[in-house]
Amino acid sequence: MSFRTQPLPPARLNRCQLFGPGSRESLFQKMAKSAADVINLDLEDSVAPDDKDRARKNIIQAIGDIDWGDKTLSVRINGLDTPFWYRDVVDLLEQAGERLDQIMIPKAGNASDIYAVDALVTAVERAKGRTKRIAFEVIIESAAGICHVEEIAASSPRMQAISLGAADFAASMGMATTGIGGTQENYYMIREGQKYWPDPWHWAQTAIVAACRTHGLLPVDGPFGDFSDADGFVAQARRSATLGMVGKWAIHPSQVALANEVFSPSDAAVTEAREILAAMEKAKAEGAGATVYKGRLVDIASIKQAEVIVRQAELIGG
Ligand SMILES: C[C@@H](C(=O)SCCNC(=O)CCNC(=O)[C@H](O)C(C)(C)COP(=O)(O)OP(=O)(O)OC[C@H]1O[C@@H](n2cnc3c(N)ncnc32)[C@H](O)[C@@H]1OP(=O)(O)O)[C@H](O)C(=O)O
Ligand SMILES: [Mg+2]
Repeated sequence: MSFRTQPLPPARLNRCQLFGPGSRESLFQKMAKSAADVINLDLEDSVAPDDKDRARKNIIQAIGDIDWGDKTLSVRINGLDTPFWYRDVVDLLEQAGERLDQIMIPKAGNASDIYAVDALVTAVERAKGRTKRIAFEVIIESAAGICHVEEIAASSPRMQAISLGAADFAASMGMATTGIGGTQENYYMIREGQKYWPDPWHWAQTAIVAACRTHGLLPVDGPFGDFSDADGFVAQARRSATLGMVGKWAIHPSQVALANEVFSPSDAAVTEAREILAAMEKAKAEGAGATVYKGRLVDIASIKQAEVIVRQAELIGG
């Protein structure tokens, strides 16, 4: 038990992050009108190398021209192992308007990667007199990234969120799959002739959740590639939510409502959380630290669990 209080994550919704390639500007307006809480305009892997300059220009233009409402507006820059990333940062910070909220840094391997981007962002912000501090979201999608996830979470006051990028993560780990997230056919256990499929992403997700919770960041589940498999998406998202993640990427508009549904507490859950808080208030007034709610123990830890649900409902406006 530490004497330090666990910091709260940023008080904003992050149930769904909708991605779109910066080279497909026809999608931008549709993304802005979607029900996603976060928009990720992409300069990285969904944009071909020959299209990087054009995509950058499209995004800079769209940041100013489109009404993004109250969404968190984020741009995924290219990785630090490419010749593109510094130009992404410089052009975005020099030319895009103040509406830009966040830069997403892919394939981070350690805290020094974030330090490098922070140094460049800080210099351009100062040079241009930008008044809004750009936030960072980092993608953990390599063996090095997961080994150093805690130092990455602590790397900069700009840090707000960390996502798991299942496809690059699988490649970096040498995993025998070409799937992007979800159940993996050959990752099974067998008992009495019956197969069971455990979750190969579980340990990486919990490592990300622990690092994020320690440092007051939002832990986010990344892409689910098979966008025609709604049941698979929902199952993956429910597992992530159960582990403490606050949201999930959508790589197709059909996934937005699914993510919003899973990562919004149900009316029944909110009612129950409020009832637990009320039961504990009554117990406290009677000098007790624990009580019985619907036949089960609730105590001071239950207050914190219930508060997670009530805080989320209040953010949504419930
Ligand atoms: C895996 C790693 C990653 O990097 S994931 C993140 C990067 N990937 C992307 O950004 C891809 C985003 N998605 C798309 O580009 C497209 O959705 C698509 C290529 C997957 C499919 O596009 P398509 O046009 O064929 O889809 P349709 O079903 O025909 O579209 C129906 C309708 O919706 C509109 N649409 C499509 N995509 C989007 C979108 N992203 N946002 C908003 N609207 C969209 C489309 O225009 C159609 O509109 P309509 O014609 O009906 O008006 C990761 O890093 C890792 O390592 O894991
Ligand atoms: Mg990736």
